[in-house]
Amino acid sequence: MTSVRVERLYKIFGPQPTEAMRRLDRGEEPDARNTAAVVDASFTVDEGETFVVMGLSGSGKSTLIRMLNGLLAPTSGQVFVGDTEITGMSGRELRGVRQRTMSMVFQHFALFPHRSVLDNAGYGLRVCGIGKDEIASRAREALGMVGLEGWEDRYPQQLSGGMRQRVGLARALAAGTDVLLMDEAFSALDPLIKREMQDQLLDLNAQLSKTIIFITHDLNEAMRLGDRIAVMRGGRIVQIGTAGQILREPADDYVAEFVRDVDRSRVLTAAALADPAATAGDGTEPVPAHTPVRDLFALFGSSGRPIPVVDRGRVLGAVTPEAVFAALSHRTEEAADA
Ligand SMILES: Nc1ncnc2c1ncn2[C@@H]1O[C@H](COP(=O)(O)OP(=O)(O)OP(=O)(O)O)[C@@H](O)[C@H]1O
Repeated sequence: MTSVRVERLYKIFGPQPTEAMRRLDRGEEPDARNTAAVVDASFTVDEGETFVVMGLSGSGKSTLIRMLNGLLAPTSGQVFVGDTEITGMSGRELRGVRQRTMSMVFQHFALFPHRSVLDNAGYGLRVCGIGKDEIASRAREALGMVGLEGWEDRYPQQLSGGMRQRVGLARALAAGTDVLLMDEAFSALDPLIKREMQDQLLDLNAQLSKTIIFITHDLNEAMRLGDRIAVMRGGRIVQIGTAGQILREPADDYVAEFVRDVDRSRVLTAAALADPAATAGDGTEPVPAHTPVRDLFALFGSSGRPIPVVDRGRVLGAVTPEAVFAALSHRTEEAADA
């Protein structure tokens, strides 16, 4: 398993990046010819964690993710994949890291129209010196994981948008890399399909435990998927936290405004409210970590017994009706204060 660590990462586009960085360090804005796309980003994504980078258009998300796999060189700062620093690596070395360790899933699928679904899913393996049969078998297995068994011989134009994105995901899974970078991967999909894909990603990752860095401008998506979320604004990361932390303690007015209209019962998960010290009622069925809080209401029933929460076979704790009530009433109190 592989973690990803970023230290004091900057990317300035323009003719005078060094001068622009000096200005930023002095607390000034760069002059108009230079764009500070990413400013002083530092974080660690743990092994097996889903880390979502969320922000409005132009906040620097794509620039950040492209520096993580070396598609863009930072102006300053370091990126570590596992124990290996990738900043400063040659193009050849970087391609090696991408083949072995990091796969990317794009918004617009990036499928080859004249290749079959099977060929598309196995495409990333062609450059790895693996035999044809093994490529086909790994691609088949990955297509099975995303629910596309039986579609191997079709072509991309015969598939719906959601299915195409499943092929994109299967390609990344077939590559067998520990890290998945997903850039607005579900943003082009209809809301219902998008939700299905989110569910599938959550289910898959409960089994596979990949390290996922997921870019989105959709706060609801960020909160559903992310173990932690980094909120970006104007190139800077203004807050990193769990969905619960960001909802309860937004770092500033900008984040507070952003989260104001979120439907907490949908985005808060059982894991976010699980108390390790709470004991579950005897015989109460556990729920998976990513169960939305609103699905717990019916499960409490009339007994109101705490519900245990499990993640990959491990009990995280239990959710009490009081914890749910407190989390959901927060917004109501705010509304009453306003
Ligand atoms: N190659 C480039 N040259 C100059 N400026 C760039 C370049 N790429 C990005 N920028 C600028 O950097 C800033 C951050 O862009 P970026 O694409 O990373 O944001 P984003 O949050 O991913 O936005 P979106 O969701 O619209 O893709 C923007 O002001 C953008 O105009």
